[in-house]
Amino acid sequence: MDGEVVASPSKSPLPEAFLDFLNKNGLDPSIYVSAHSTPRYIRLKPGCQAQLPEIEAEIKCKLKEVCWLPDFYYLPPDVRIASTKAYQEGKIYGIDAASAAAVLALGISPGDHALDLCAAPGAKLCMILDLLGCSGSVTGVDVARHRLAASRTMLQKYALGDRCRLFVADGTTFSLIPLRIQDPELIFYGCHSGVVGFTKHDVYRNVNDLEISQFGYDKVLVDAECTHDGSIKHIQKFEQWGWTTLSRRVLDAERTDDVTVLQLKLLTNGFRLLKVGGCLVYSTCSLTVAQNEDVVEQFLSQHVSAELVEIEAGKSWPCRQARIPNTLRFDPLTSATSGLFVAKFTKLAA
Ligand SMILES: C[S@@+](CC[C@H](N)C(=O)[O-])C[C@H]1O[C@@H](n2cnc3c(N)ncnc32)[C@H](O)[C@@H]1O
Repeated sequence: MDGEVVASPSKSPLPEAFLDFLNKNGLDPSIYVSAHSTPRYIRLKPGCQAQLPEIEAEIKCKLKEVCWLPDFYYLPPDVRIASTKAYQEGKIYGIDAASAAAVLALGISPGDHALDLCAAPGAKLCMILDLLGCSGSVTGVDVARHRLAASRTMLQKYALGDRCRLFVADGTTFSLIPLRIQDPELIFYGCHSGVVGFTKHDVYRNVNDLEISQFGYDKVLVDAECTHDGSIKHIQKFEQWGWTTLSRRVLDAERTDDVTVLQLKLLTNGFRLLKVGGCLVYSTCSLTVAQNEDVVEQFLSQHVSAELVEIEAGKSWPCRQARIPNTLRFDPLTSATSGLFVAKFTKLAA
């Protein structure tokens, strides 16, 4: 199915297999029309505003503020930041505006203890830490060691590691207790992460549901593994790799079925680790109903203590409501961002 390419309004035609995938999932290919002109975004580290003129001089363009996202600026698609002093010194980082919205939906407050269950490579993890400032803690978990190692590098570069610990572990079973098969591997901790001075036994101590309801995480982000079909960056990679790998990596039906099972498990375990009254955000960069609304509905049917809540800040975001009230969808056409689904839950007392 890879061979035949059908003309589409985007700069590079989408292959028939991808159009088929969109069609089967009820997705309109026109949302990708503006993919090539979708701006990139950068976030300026808090306290670095004074450096803005210097950054603009270096990249030779004026940065326009994103009115709905504090500290964010549009970056024209052809501007490269990797060689700038500000980037190398960790004063700016690239993160899509929709990803930032998923982090803002968490409503991070000073002192929060946050869990990022699919943390790597770590753009959202960095933003959570930036918002948290000098209180609380963040625990980042990812099953892919090499990807989590990249997160560690980012934390060090942006000087955000003090309140963070990173575990290579399966997010569907992670619970800060020794796993039966394999311990989660702690690969990084900052000096205020809550780990210094503790023994391994303390760090991996078993916790029961009653304890979790009181002392579990205040905020949990489950930015789940998905087919990435909404991610402009990901889809554009196939233009270089060749569309032939797309079927295997994105469109394979068996893989999609497995991924929805994984997503439900990640959401379920993330929610288990949330304290009563805490908030969990579930997001994916897929736009299929199967990986979003269906997962949310299945999860809600199994958890009476889970309530889907409105994302207050979302009222001013350029996105649209998804099929379920209170859930949001970003896409290139509507939002001038990459594609993202976002749902927010709270945990009610049992
Ligand atoms: C969409 S990416 C996360 C992106 C990340 N939140 C960010 O902002 O950079 C999904 C991640 O889930 C991880 N993953 C897949 N299966 C997992 C599992 N069972 N437990 C934990 N992480 C998993 C992948 O390795 C991948 O890094």
